[in-house]
Amino acid sequence: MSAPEACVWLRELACRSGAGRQLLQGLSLSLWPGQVYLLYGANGAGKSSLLKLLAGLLEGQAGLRMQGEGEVLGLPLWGRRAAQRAQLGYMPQQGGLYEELSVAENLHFRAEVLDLPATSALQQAQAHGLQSVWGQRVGQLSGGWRQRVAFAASLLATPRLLLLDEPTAGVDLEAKAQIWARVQALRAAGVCVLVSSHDSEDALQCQQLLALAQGRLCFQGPVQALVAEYGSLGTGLRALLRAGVQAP
Ligand SMILES: Nc1ncnc2c1ncn2[C@@H]1O[C@H](COP(=O)(O)OP(=O)(O)OP(=O)(O)O)[C@@H](O)[C@H]1O
Repeated sequence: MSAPEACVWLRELACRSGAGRQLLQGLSLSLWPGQVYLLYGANGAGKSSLLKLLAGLLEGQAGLRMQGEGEVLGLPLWGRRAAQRAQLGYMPQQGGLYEELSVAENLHFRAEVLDLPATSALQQAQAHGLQSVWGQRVGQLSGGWRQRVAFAASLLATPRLLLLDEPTAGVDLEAKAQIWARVQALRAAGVCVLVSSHDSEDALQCQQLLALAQGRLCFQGPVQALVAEYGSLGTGLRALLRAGVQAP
């Protein structure tokens, strides 16, 4: 049996804005199948930027300069976006939905872009309990329902790599439990999941932790290692935030 390959590897990755601000710096990491990684860090630490980079969306943004190398699902980091649409699920922080379109139209449009049969949109909506908002305009939905729709949309194509930017922010406890149940089922099926969150309850759902401070990795390892080092998860997570504030 051959050894499993990393879903993602990055070496000395850096991203700088035209004004000289380092969004990401010196990032070297590997992400493996069948693992859920919490991406943690203070506001502005670079979490969304890293998720966008892995989704192939930072490249080509005006004014940003990239350095370093890596692979995502076996393809070189740069120039791979269209080739990976069906294998890579991405839920942006703002949901990435068209506000003026209905839930049905959003999911149908996404299915079309992914070359999926038209029936997959309704199936996905049913699997995520979205029937009651199916015909509603996304712009009229509550924040939590938007999150639910965006989460369902990120899973339309059964990805091998799932990138979730604060998927549980603003959702009620029931929806949060459903999101985590779905993520755990995907993990058991071998999907690699990278999920950003500020919530220590979410951290308990993850095996691995990647913490960013001012664009740099300041902790990389099992969540349980942080617990062991600081005595409790909450204390450990707060210590990581303080490390971020003190970083040069
Ligand atoms: N396209 C861009 N050009 C210049 N600076 C940017 C760009 N995108 C993000 N930034 C800056 O990069 C830094 C990191 O932002 P990012 O959104 O990645 O942080 P975050 O960790 O996701 O924060 P939060 O927890 O508040 O969502 C911020 O200071 C932000 O203003």
